[in-house]
Amino acid sequence: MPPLNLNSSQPKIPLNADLAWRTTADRATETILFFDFDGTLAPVADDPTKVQPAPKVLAAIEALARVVRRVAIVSARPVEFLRDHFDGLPGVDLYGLYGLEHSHSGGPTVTEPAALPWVPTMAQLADLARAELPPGTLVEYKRLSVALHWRTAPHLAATVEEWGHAQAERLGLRVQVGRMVLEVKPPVDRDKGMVIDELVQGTGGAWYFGDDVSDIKAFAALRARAAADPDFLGVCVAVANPETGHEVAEAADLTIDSPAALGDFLTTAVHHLT
Ligand SMILES: O=P(O)(O)OC[C@H]1O[C@H](O[C@H]2O[C@H](CO)[C@@H](O)[C@H](O)[C@H]2O)[C@H](O)[C@@H](O)[C@@H]1O
Repeated sequence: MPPLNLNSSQPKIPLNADLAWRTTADRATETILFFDFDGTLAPVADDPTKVQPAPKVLAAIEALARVVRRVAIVSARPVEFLRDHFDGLPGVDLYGLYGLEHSHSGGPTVTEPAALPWVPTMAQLADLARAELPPGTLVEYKRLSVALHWRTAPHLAATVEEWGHAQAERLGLRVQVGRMVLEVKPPVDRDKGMVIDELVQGTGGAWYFGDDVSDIKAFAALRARAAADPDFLGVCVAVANPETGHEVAEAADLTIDSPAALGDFLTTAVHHLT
């Protein structure tokens, strides 16, 4: 089991992941487990429509959801995409599009009302991106966001980023950088940190697993909760990757090598908690 640094700013105090799971076991019904999706639960692929959770991940999440207070997937993907993988798993809530959408326990998708007027703008932006950006750019339309990918054409990074920033400025939208992607989204105050901040109120602990820069805000929300309540156990776990891995690991207590290794890590957690 790798060493773990809990609830500490730099320099970190090395603790142990086994100890953190044992502590979690004592307060399992007060604990929420949060997971980012791409690059965390699912290995990265060139085609965003072709990704699948890593082996062991779904079985472990299903088992963990039976013993903890909640499991929540907190992703930049739409809820409808997440349903394809997590529907039917009781006790799993889905937060999509950085929290602009959510669904509790398989219930209907609820969209942040302030974002809805931006649907036509985002659809037009996706059409424009397909027309204007060079071949090799992958345009992913997500109803309330447009992701502009260059994973299969890395030489286009600067062109795509410049175009995305210019369109965001022209239309009064916001941008979110990610792993070989620039996302353009509505000017609505909602991010992963805000989702976590709301959900951890009144809980005894939470773990957050993430790989991308947007997940650092979620880590910060756990740190803030822990700072406000010394009894709260907050554990921030990074999943390594060549693009954002260093920055995310710097903000985390513990780094896991890959989504596949996370499957093993969570399987071990099941043994601690059941
Ligand atoms: O919040 P997340 O669940 O981590 O979503 C972040 C982005 O994930 C997807 O893009 C990333 O994964 C793709 C599939 O492996 C990969 O091709 C791409 O390079 C990555 O950036 C998703 O397609 C995006 O919409 C999300 O913003």
